[in-house]
Amino acid sequence: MTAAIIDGKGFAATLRERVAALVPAFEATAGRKPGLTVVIVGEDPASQVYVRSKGKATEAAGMVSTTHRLPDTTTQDDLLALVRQLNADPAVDGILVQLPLPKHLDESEVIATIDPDKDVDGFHVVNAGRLAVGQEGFVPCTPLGCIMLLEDRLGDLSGLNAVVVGRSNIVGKPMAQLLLAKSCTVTVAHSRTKDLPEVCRRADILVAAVGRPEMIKGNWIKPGATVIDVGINRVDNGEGGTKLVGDVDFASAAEVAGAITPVPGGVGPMTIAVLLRNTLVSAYRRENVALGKGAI
Ligand SMILES: Nc1nc(=O)c2c([nH]1)NC[C@@H]1CN(c3ccc(C(=O)N[C@@H](CCC(=O)O)C(=O)O)cc3)C=[N+]21
Ligand SMILES: [Mg+2]
Repeated sequence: MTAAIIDGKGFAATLRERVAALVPAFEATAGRKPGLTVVIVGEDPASQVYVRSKGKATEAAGMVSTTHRLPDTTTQDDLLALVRQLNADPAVDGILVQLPLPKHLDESEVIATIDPDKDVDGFHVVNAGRLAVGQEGFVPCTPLGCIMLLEDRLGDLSGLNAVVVGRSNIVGKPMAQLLLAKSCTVTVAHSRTKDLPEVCRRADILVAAVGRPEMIKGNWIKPGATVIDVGINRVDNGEGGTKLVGDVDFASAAEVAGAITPVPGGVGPMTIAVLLRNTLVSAYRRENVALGKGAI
């Protein structure tokens, strides 16, 4: 078998267009555009690139993008004061504090200070709790993007065996909650799981979010399974440069899987598109503008 390639990049472009198409109706009612504010602390080059592409995508969707670039010397109190100021600013619908923060700053306290109703990353414990009990809130962008790709590919997910490899608060745990909400039978595997290949071979849906380059091999995959690779690992390309690879060994997996997301061009672009989607949804909710169920 040769797997179908799931075109996350193309799907994300369509989602961004659908978001953009819903901006004018909001603007006509609310008298302003939806606004996303990103806070970045320090000079990490990869984070800088990512924040710039987020800003461009936000503007391309017709929304207001604001970026606060703070120096490495920023104190916890300075950062919390900025978050509180953004919480109080009615023009700000979404607040994203780029992670990881420099080591001297306390990430969990910063996230806890964000207004949960502006937490478009879905990282606040209130949003994690809402997801766990099935209340409306914000779902982390990467797992929500994965669900969109899965439903586009498979339709109804109910009754399928889903295995999530990785248990991070940002991807693995919310991914498991979302799959459960779609009535999958969910297994969360991790670094201590006994016989991980055997557990993976039970999966109709295999989500790899471990952060280990090319760890999951083709012979760990059930023939015909749908494989979602959340990993983004920069590794040596053997020619003095670097390349991006996922957590799945793409070449061997593509011989067995029914469908698979590539890296790059799979899950990564969905993360940004869902961030715009969450910001739009936040704006509609905060201004009490009606957004039909399933509109986005
Ligand atoms: N508060 C916060 N929220 C985040 O959502 C967040 C964060 N902090 N910190 C960093 C990570 C990383 N992240 C990515 C999003 C898109 C791509 C992406 O679009 N990747 C492309 C290509 C990337 C490339 O070529 O370098 C792809 O996979 O095809 C990658 C990484 C969001 N993050
Ligand atoms: Mg783990």
